[in-house]
Amino acid sequence: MIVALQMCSGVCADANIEQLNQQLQQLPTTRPLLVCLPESFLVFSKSGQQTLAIAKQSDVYIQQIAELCRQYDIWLAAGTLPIATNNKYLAASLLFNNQGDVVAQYNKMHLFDVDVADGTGAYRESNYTQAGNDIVVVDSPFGKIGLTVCYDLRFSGLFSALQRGGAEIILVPSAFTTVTGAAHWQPLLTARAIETQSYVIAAAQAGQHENGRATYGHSIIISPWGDVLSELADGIGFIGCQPDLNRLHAIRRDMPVQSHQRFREQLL
Ligand SMILES: O=C(O)CNC(=O)[C@H](CS)NC(=O)CCC(=O)C(=O)O
Repeated sequence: MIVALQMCSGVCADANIEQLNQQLQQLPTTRPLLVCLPESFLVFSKSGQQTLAIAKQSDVYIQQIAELCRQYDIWLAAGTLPIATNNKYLAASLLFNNQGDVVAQYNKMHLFDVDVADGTGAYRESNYTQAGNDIVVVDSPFGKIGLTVCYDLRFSGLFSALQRGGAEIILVPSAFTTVTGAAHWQPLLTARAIETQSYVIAAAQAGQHENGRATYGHSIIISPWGDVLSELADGIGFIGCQPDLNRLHAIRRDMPVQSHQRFREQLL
């Protein structure tokens, strides 16, 4: 089973870990279980400087998260947490197994340097975040998992590359703005699921945060046919699904869009 947690992370990493611990206690006892967390679940801070301070201690938090994986016997897609690199940080999505080992790391490739009329002003993620360069697909007991983060959702070439790389389940941990979320979130996620004929699991930040931002929520799980399997509009909580990979491969067999593809994006 796969679940996505909807969170409302604050500025304090220790408090966010405690919120995570509380939420894990509410989950089904089904195993194996993959728990997907939103972008910036560890720290959703007021400034790049605050996030950088946490990024410099990321090892400490990674150990705590690994311990939660062992304690609850879960795999965990740790949305993003910041990992220091020179004087910036990577927005890293780490996949932990139920032994607490990090089995994959994807670093957010597309950075949100965008003006949004949401009262927050201009977003300039690249001022403090170092963009990643590598796509990541990793095998797991749940299927082959492709990793993306939030604004990556707008770049179909990445999703197409993940699908060609074997992905069956694509994760989109997010902290969408309320304005862009209302306009674009569900249509883009649905399109990516249909185009790649993959499960799309999007765990989201939701609500009014300590850092002054508001996020869209609406965590959602979409099937390779484009059906919404589960959704949570507001508040803290979780959604879940039991992926049916036989159905996924039947969809790909009956409508072989990948082998019909004539335009192949070149990444980089
Ligand atoms: O900065 C942090 O602490 C957490 N990171 C975020 O909130 C990121 C970068 S500012 N947000 C997005 O990518 C929103 C994308 C979006 O809303 C869209 O594509 O419309």
